[in-house]
Amino acid sequence: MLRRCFQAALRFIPHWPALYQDVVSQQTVGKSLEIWQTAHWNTRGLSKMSLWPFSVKSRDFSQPNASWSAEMQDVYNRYNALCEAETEESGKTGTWRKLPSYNRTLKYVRGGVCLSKIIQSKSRLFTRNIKDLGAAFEYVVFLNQQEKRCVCVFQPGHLLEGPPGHVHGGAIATMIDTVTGTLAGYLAGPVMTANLNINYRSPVPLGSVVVLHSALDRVEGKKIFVSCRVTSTDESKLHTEATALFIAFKMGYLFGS
Ligand SMILES: CCCCCCCCCCCCCC(=O)SCCNC(=O)CCNC(=O)[C@H](O)C(C)(C)COP(=O)(O)OP(=O)(O)OC[C@H]1O[C@@H](n2cnc3c(N)ncnc32)[C@H](O)[C@@H]1OP(=O)(O)O
Repeated sequence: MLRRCFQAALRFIPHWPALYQDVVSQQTVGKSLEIWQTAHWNTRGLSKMSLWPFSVKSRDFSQPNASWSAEMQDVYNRYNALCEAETEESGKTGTWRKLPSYNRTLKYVRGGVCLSKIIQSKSRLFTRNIKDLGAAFEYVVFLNQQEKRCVCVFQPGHLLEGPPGHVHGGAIATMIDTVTGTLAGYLAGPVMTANLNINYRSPVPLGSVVVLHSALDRVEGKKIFVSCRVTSTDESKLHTEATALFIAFKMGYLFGS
């Protein structure tokens, strides 16, 4: 009886996003911290908290959806084909990888300095917390770990308006932070943005598709320097240029241990 209960409980243990598998394996996580990745989404993409404390279903937000324009789908297909071609040829994961993207990050269920239950249950990753498909940050990131770079295909939706008909500079900065931070995170484990310098060269039309090209510049101890260019999909137009500094940290830094 006890064994059956235990086996049933095991089935509910959540799978962690690949990033956090990487991160957790690289970090010494304090004994007092238990980390659960919990993404409580039903199949229609509506947020729905479960009473069960473990994860039920994780929705990968970087899958194509009905809001994607033909251009978004085309660029996605181009990079996705790189991942698949390499996987097929070598029979193992290639240099290009499509990164999954969930709407929650970490949940500390006990020990250390706990977030309040309300914050724990309601917190969502900024770029993935708008329910309407295509309304805001529609994006997918591809990583080339060998070349230490990644690209992000981004289709900004109507909620991101700044100047009439164009994307808000803060929304562009958010995406640059996300993409450069993701690259730094995959290369170095948990990181915080210490500095972000942005030059806006030409406005990004709402609903268009742009590509963020991010590359590692250098690493100096805990400091990870990354640059980023935002261009049109054919790279003929430069919209934005940025450099970012990330500092690697241990998880305890955020939770007081
Ligand atoms: C984890 C991956 C997440 C992925 C999730 C899914 C995707 C989402 C991705 C989203 C990603 C979004 C991510 C976000 O949004 S992160 C949220 C926004 N960022 C913050 O809130 C960070 C707030 N700041 C801090 O917490 C600290 O200041 C940090 C941790 C950054 C540094 O700590 P600390 O201040 O104690 O530093 P240190 O003493 O260890 O110094 C170390 C070295 O660094 C140099 N230095 C420090 N600051 C600066 C500076 N401003 N310019 C130039 N240099 C600087 C310093 O001189 C020293 O150099 P050296 O003397 O060794 O040469």
